[in-house]
Amino acid sequence: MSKAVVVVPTYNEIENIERLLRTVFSLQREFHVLVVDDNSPDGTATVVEENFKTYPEKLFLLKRAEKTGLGTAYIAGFKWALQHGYDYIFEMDADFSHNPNDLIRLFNACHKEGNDVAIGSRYVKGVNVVNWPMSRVLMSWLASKYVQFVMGIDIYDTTAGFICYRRRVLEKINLDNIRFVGYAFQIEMKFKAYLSKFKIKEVPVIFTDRTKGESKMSSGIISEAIFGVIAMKFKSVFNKKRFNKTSFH
Ligand SMILES: Nc1nc2c(ncn2[C@@H]2O[C@H](COP(=O)(O)OP(=O)(O)O[C@H]3O[C@H](CO)[C@@H](O)[C@H](O)[C@@H]3O)[C@@H](O)[C@H]2O)c(=O)[nH]1
Repeated sequence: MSKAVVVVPTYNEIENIERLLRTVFSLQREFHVLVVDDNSPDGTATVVEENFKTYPEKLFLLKRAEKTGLGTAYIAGFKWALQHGYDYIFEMDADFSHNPNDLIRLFNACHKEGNDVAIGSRYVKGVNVVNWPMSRVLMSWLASKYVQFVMGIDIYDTTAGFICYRRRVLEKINLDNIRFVGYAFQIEMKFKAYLSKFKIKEVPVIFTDRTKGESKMSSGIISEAIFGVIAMKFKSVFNKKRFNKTSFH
């Protein structure tokens, strides 16, 4: 049976993590979980460790010394997953904004339907966000439109953080070259998968804002995304021109 692991980055998720583990491990299909914790002051990592005995050989923890952003946590998790031979590698938030039951739909979109990347998409059919303030819904939706427009890519939810990757996608993308850490990380991963011509499918999901704990979103993360998108587009156009020139002469 192919091996699948859900990478869950955590920073101060003590109120969510135990219930999340229980939910994922009660699904019909077996998923392993790798929690990547950045030394959460609330003791999230300790709770994970206390659960090792309950979920032997399917619960893992990467402890990092400090909070260096969601993107870097995912990169560390992806490298771990590749080293440990996983065929399918997921991104999922710890706070239930992503419904763990949808893991199976994302998995099927890759495993059964043959896609390389399945994105749990809030915007593929209207706007499927519950409990976010209108300002955040608008910001997120506009951000997706902005990215589609600037990058010229055919993906509705470019900042989505609920994803299934086939192993070969993460092998192909040079993980050491990912430069963004916040929402721009999500955009950069999708852009690189898109440029590499992987088969990408958006699976409609409902994103429900967390009821416990706090979002780590900041103005720095937003401006990284706004300017990062332009930088990524510029770099890709420049690289394409350089490539065309060298292949001509
Ligand atoms: N290890 C680690 N985890 C982090 C860090 N920052 C955030 N996390 C974890 O990453 C997950 C998402 O963080 P939130 O702060 O709850 O994200 P959000 O603002 O709700 O953003 C969500 O939606 C965005 C698009 O609208 C997505 O781009 C983003 O990835 C996420 O899914 C949570 O499990 C949180 O604990 C960090 O620096 N380090």
